[in-house]
Amino acid sequence: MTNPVYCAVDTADKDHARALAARVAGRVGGIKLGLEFFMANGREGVATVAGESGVPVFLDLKLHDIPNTVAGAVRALAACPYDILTVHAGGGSDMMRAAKDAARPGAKVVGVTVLTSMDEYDLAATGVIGTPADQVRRLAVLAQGAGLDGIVCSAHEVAAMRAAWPEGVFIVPGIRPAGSDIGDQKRVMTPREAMAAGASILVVGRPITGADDPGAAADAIFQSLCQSL
Ligand SMILES: O=C(O)c1cc(=O)[nH]c(=O)n1[C@@H]1O[C@H](COP(=O)(O)O)[C@@H](O)[C@H]1O
Repeated sequence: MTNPVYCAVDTADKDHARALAARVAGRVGGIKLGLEFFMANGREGVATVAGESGVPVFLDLKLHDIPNTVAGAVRALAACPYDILTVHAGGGSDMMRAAKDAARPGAKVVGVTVLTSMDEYDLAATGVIGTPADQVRRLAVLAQGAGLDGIVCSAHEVAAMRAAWPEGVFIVPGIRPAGSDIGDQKRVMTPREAMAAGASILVVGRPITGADDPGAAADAIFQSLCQSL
C-alpha cells in the first residue's frame, strides 16, 4: 500500500526540520510543514526541506481571509514546491474557490473544517451550535461545491464524509497510536482506526517527532497499518 502517513514537522528551526525530514523520508508518504516553520523560514525554507527530503510536501498554512487576499497569498507561493495546501473552510465558498484557482497547477487544495483540538463545547463557545460532525458536514459541502480537492477533519467524521464525497481527499490529524499522549488534541483515533474509517492521509506529529527514533516511530505506524488492512 502507498504510505498514507505524513509527518508534521512542527518546528521553527530549519536545521531541526531538515534533520527530522531526513530521518523520516522514505518511511512516510510525505511531510507537513506548517505555520511555525513557514513564519520562521518562508518559501525558501520550504524549498530547502522539500528538495532535500524528496517527498511530497503538505504546506499547512490554513489561510483564512477575504477571497482577494487569499488569492494573492496563494499566488505569492507560486514558486514554492507544495503538493497540498490548506485553507480554512470557514472562510467560505468564494474564498476557497479563489484559493483553488490561484494554486499551483496539480497541487491539491483542501479545506480545514473543525480543528481536531476542538470539541462540541469549544464549538459552542464560538457560536456554532451542534456537534463537530454537523459542522464538518456543512463545511465539506461548501468545500466540495467550491471545487476543492478534499477536507481536513478528524477520524470521527471521516466515514460519513467519504460516503458523501467518494472521490474527496480526506486528511486526518489527531492521530494517536494506542497509549500515546493526546496533548492538546480532543478528537483523536489510532492510525488503524482512522484508515479503516476512510482517511486518505494521516497527519502525525508528536508521536513521531517526539520519539527517540522518529524514523522507527514512523515505520511502526506504517507497519501497524499494513498488518491491519
Ligand atoms: O491542518 C492540519 O494539519 C491540522 C488540522 C487539525 O484540525 N488538527 C491538527 O492537529 N492539524 C495539524 O496536525 C498536526 C498534528 O500534530 P500532532 O498533534 O503533534 O500529531 C499539527 O501540525 C496541526 O497543525
